[in-house]
Amino acid sequence: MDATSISGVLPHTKLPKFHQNFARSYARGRPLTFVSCHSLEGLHGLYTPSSQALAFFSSNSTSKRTSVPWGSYVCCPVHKRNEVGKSFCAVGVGIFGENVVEHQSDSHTMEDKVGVLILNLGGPETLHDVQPFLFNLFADPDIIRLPRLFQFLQSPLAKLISVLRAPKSKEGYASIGGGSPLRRITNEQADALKMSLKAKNMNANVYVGMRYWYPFIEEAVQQIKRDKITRLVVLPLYPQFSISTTGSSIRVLQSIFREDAYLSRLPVSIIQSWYQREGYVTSMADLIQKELEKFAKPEEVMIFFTAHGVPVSYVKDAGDPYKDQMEKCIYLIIQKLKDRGIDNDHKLAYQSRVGPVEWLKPYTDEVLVELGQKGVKSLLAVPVSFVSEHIETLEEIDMEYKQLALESGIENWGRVPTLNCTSSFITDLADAVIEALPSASATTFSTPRSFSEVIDHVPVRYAMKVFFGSILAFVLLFSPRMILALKNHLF
Ligand SMILES: C=CC1=C(C)c2cc3[nH]c(cc4nc(cc5[nH]c(cc1n2)c(C)c5CCC(=O)O)C(CCC(=O)O)=C4C)c(C)c3C=C
Ligand SMILES: [Fe+2]
Repeated sequence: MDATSISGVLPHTKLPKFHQNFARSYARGRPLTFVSCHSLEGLHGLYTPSSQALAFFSSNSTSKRTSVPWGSYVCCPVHKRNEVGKSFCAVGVGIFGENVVEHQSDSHTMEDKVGVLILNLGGPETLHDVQPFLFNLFADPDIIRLPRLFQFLQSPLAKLISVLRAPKSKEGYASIGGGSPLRRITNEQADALKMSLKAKNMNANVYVGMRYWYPFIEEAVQQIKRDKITRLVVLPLYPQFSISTTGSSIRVLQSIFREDAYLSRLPVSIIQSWYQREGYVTSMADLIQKELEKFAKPEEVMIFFTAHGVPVSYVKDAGDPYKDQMEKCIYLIIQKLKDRGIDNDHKLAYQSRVGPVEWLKPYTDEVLVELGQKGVKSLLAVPVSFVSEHIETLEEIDMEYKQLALESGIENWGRVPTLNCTSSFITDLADAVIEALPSASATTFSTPRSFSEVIDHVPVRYAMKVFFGSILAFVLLFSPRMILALKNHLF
């Protein structure tokens, strides 16, 4: 790695809020070292990292000879490298030299087996699966964030909401053939990635781990153990990072790794987000260009990016970088199109909101109505937070939003397909994996708490959460009228 491309160790206080929270969760009572991955944001003009990855250096290594500080957390940019297998984080290795050298000697005695763990959300495969799938989703403290005092309500609340929402969700899944195609498509992407890595001279086992349905992350990790993988790259299939998606899956992964002697010594790197990668941006621009050409007057088409939303509190209170990354992502795609002389109007909106809280705005449905009223006649919808077809593209966009747009005066509707197994995209993911491959010498693991716990450090905010959490719990659990209202209006 080019040493000059690293800007040095930044003081903790200069990290963006999200990384401060993240770091704080690791740092409790332990020395913490941060290497400048966060400086990526500020360094965009100087160098463009191809993706962002985290490497976790172990505190509970079983090696008696280890002398690294406990709980040290190294986060660094991943750089393009030609040589597979070299350290991707020179600064980290520099800091933890003694540890690295000792584990290097251990690992040289073992056969090098590379694993790639693809993370995705998962989806119900039959209508029967819908309610238990929804239960798993709402039982996630990174999806419904309750104050610590009220976490005992997580499970009953998840049960209640999943039962109330299931009928509406089932209708949606029924309309797309009775289940989510996410597992099939993610498996196809995994196979394609394996082939692409092989074409680049890297033999790797590729595993799929889903957060809320089969095959669960836990199952994938067990297989990784059985296969005796010696180096692991974790690749969430979300281009942009959100606490609710990549963050949640990483938390699960880390809690599994923390408890296991073998896994806690496994060198792991996590690709946090990859919306800024040249290959991804180009692939998206290609798909958009191709769909634009299907319109009678391509230059008059509004390019309408629609991303999955998150509650505003994730961004404002918890420092979720999702909105920021989404906006940067759109900017990069639009620049790429402009470079090709495609200068259409564009707009970003957020879809799929759930529940009574405020979500990121503008809302997709409201914008579609406004655009129709303003006289937009041709619109190309671009799903931008997903890389595989699923209920929110096939039902929400293709059915609900299309109908709304046509009713609002938009006459020509088009939709860009998701990337799925597009070869330029898969090749780029393979490059991202190769660039992120951890050194065999790095020992890795992590011990974060959930993001909801992390933000509870601010006493006033915590008190407010307890207060509002009490009201919410009271209303949800004891008010039949409110349950009826939720059922009718929100779910
Ligand atoms: C970037 C992608 C996603 C974000 C961010 C996200 C946040 C988020 N989602 C919910 C609630 C639901 N999500 C559901 C399904 C679902 N969501 C995503 C992606 C993101 N979610 C995917 C890929 C899927 C799977 C779709 C499939 O084909 O099965 C559902 C279930 C479907 C439904 O009933 O509408 C819910 C509910 C929240 C609350 C949230 C952020 C806090
Ligand atoms: Fe979702």
